Amino acid sequence: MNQQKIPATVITGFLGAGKTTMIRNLLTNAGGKKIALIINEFGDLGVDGDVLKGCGAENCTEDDIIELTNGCICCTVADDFIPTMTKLLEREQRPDHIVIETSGLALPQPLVAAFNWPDIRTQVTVDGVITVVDSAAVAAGRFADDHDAVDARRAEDESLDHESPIEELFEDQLTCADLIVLNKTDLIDAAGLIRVRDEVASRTVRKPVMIEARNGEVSAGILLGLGIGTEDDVANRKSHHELEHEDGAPHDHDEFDSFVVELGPIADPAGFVEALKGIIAAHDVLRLKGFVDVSGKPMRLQIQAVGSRIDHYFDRAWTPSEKRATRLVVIGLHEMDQDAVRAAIEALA
Ligand SMILES: Nc1nc2c(ncn2[C@@H]2O[C@H](COP(=O)(O)OP(=O)(O)OP(=O)(O)O)[C@@H](O)[C@H]2O)c(=O)[nH]1
Repeated sequence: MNQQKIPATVITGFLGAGKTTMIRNLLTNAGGKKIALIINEFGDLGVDGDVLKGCGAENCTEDDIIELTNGCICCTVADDFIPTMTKLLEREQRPDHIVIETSGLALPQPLVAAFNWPDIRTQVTVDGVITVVDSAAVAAGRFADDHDAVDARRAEDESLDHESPIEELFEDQLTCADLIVLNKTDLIDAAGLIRVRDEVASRTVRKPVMIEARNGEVSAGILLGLGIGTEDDVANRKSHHELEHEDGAPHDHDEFDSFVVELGPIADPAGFVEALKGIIAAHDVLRLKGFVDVSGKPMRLQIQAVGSRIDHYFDRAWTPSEKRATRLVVIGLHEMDQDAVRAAIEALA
């Protein structure tokens, strides 16, 4: 019976870990398997969907890429995810495999639990949960270095029972993993990698397998062949929130915020990127990504910033039917000064 179910792989991992990059690579080496992709982002700008639709894989056409844009997938399971899955399963030509990319701030647990809903359970099984880790960010202490800030917040608000929200989310995503991909190993040395392995292992009780990757290059045979049936084991992977609120109180993402900045054309892209770097560092922006309209250039500039690292490249020509615009999504902790970040970016146009 299980063999007739369509396998679904959940790909999770903190903001900018390399989920979309890994999926892009996966689509090019999936060996003719017809894949349906469900993509969820935290911000209101569908960058990942745009990037993945642009890769033109025959086994996963634009119709097979479904974007869930009404908030984090873990919060919209009933309203968004289940109806999407139901529609997908009603299609005449059903996919061989479903791949779901969660937002970088999603808790995978409620999503996996949704595979136990009666309509879904009979037709689909979770092949496995893959958690992508930004090894360079772990090595830099991104998920462990703000204990002082947390202690200070606790001192102000005695009701706070949380670790830092970033650290907690990082652990929740690891807790749910069947496979951990230590990505971005090109950015650290061998000794750093050993420390990253130790740190990641120390944050998981179940000790799933860890593999290393650069640019998310992992063979489809590994990513799509775990065969776990994770929905049967969700009780062993409880998130911090579930452990703290056994009454089933809903979780939220109030600790994080995102907003979109729209600008006119940019004349000096190199100067723009340098200035963004300064703004990101000054305001501790967690993630910034989007597209830039560079004056006089037929190509679109893609910007991808993860903490202080920023990549930019011309990814494709603007099409005649689309409006050229500079649009960036910014994600940070709730306390980030949104007005100041917006004003600083707007001043660059
Ligand atoms: N140096 C390096 N950069 C990488 C690697 N993998 C991904 N990147 C870069 O990291 C940035 C973020 O990658 P994405 O694949 O968009 O990350 P993501 O996890 O999908 O991001 P969100 O969906 O926003 O959470 C991009 O600029 C990628 O090119 C890697 O192994 N090494």
